[in-house]
Order: sequence, then structure tokens, then C-alpha cells
Amino acid sequence: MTHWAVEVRNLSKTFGGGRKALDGVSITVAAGEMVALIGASGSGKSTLLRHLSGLVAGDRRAGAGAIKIGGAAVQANGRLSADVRRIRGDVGFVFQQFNLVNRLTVITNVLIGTLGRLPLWRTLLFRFPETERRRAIAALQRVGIADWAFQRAATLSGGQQQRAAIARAMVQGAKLVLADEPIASLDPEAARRVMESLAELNRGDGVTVIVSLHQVQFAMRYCPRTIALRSGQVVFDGPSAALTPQKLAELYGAEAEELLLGEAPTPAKTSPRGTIGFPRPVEALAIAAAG
Ligand SMILES: Nc1ncnc2c1ncn2[C@@H]1O[C@H](COP(=O)(O)OP(=O)(O)OP(=O)(O)O)[C@@H](O)[C@H]1O
Repeated sequence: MTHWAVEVRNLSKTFGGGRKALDGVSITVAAGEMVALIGASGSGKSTLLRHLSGLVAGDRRAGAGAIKIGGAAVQANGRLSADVRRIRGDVGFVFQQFNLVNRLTVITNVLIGTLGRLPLWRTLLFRFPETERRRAIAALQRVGIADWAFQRAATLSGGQQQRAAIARAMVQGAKLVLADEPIASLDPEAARRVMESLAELNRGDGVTVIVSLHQVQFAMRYCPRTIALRSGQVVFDGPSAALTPQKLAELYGAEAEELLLGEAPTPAKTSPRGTIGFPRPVEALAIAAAG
């Protein structure tokens, strides 16, 4: 299967009041890459992902920017292409919330990824062929939540819901996955598992992944390349390993702290009861047991 490259050329988006959420963004992501999008709150990460997904059009003027996915135009000069719906059918979305239909089982949510391939009558009745059901279970196994397949999605933890959305993208056969802060508000262990599931999708299936993150240490660990935004502009595009605290301070000034928060606590920073920073679950248990 061919996976999709992404090309953004000179994209700008101005919201009411003249605020430029995106200001001449140009990036190219090759097929099969896993790229982190980082930036402090309000830097434009979600806005860029919403443009990539064809939900929002950029500024409407000549030369205002263009996006191509898999070689096909998603938008140009502030106008969405007629192909957007077709393109979206092959894009997997993993968002911070509202990923799943709560009242449906986990496996049905994953099977929703196959809807584009099935005849309408089957999709209306939620009648999925056995082969598809097996694929869904296999995908849930890959992300480590097959035991929850027949529970309602609402009963899953936040991290498990994200992994179910990743399993859905696997079954969908997505050619590109856009993940908007999929680990925000997760504890470090849950965040690690979500990032590993995304990496499995990228490395195992070759799917292009663009993931926005607040915490730079997750970008360094899971994404070979990072694109950093500040005030709607690309301020860094290169190897994640180059994003040392010094480099971040150079790029963001005081805002750099926001991107480093959530790091696993070092012993020096941790209080005797471990309440500073984010104790890992095992640490939290040990602390609770101690008492
Ligand atoms: N629909 C909108 N109307 C007006 N302004 C908006 C809208 N969407 C985003 N913005 C503004 O655009 C800028 C970029 O917002 P965006 O949500 O893309 O940032 P972000 O990097 O994703 O931030 P966060 O990490 O907090 O989610 C912000 O100043 C925001 O207030």
C-alpha cells in the first residue's frame, strides 16, 4: 500500500481581530515519516491539523497557501478541494477527546474504520463480515486492548480510548494519521502506551503519522523529526534529538517551560511524598502503601 506524503505551502490563517493563527507555514512530510508538531498553547498546532484534515480553509486570497496530501489538493488559496471527502476516507484521526461512539462496543468502534469499504446496507445494520471482525481483534491486540473488545467504549480509560482510535486507523488502512494532542491529560504510563501504539502503526504498517504534542520528551522519544511552531510560524524543523532544553529556551524563551512540563520527575525535584511532578503509577502505589 502506498502511504501519503503531506505538502503544505505558505499556509496562512487569520481569525477575527486579525490574529494570525498560521503565518506562512511551509512543511513537507514524506510518506512513512512519524513527525511531532510541538509548540506552546496557542502556537497553531490544532489549527494546522484542522487545515490538513480539510475541516478548515486557509485565508482566501491568491497565494494564501496550499495543501496537498498524497499528491492531491486538499485546499488552495482558501478553497477546499472537491476531493476532500475522498481524501478524508483514507485519513485516520486520533483526537484528544470524542474519538469513539461511547454507547457502542470497542470492536464496533474499530470496525467503523472499515465502513468506506463495505456496502451501505451492511454499514446501516452494523453487520460486519467475519474477516473484518478478525482484523479488528488483531488490531486491538496490537494496541494491547483486545480484552476490552466487547465492552462499551465509555468504560475505557482515556488512554485505552486513544488506543482504540489507533486500532480503528489500522483497520481502516489509513494512509495518513493525524493525531491532535492524543496524550494530553494522560498519566505518563498511559501516554507511553498511546505513543507506542502510534509508533507501531507507523513502523509496522508504514503509515505517515503527524502528532501534535505538548511535551517535548515524547517527541524526542518517539518521533525522529519535530516541527516546532510559535505564533503560527515554523521556528524549527529537524531532528527531535536537537531539541535540548537550551535549544527550546532559544526558540521559546520563557514559554519553553510549558513544553518541558510533565517530564518524569527527577529525585531532586520530588518531595518526600512524591507529590511534585507526575509520579508513575507504580510510584504512586508505593507512595500510597508507605503512607
Ligand atoms: N475558531 C477560532 N476562532 C478564533 N481564533 C481561533 C480559532 N481557533 C484557534 N484560534 C486562535 O488561533 C491560535 C492558535 O490556536 P491553536 O488551537 O491552533 O493552538 P494550539 O497550538 O493547538 O494550542 P493548544 O496547545 O492550547 O491546543 C490561538 O491564538 C487561538 O486562540
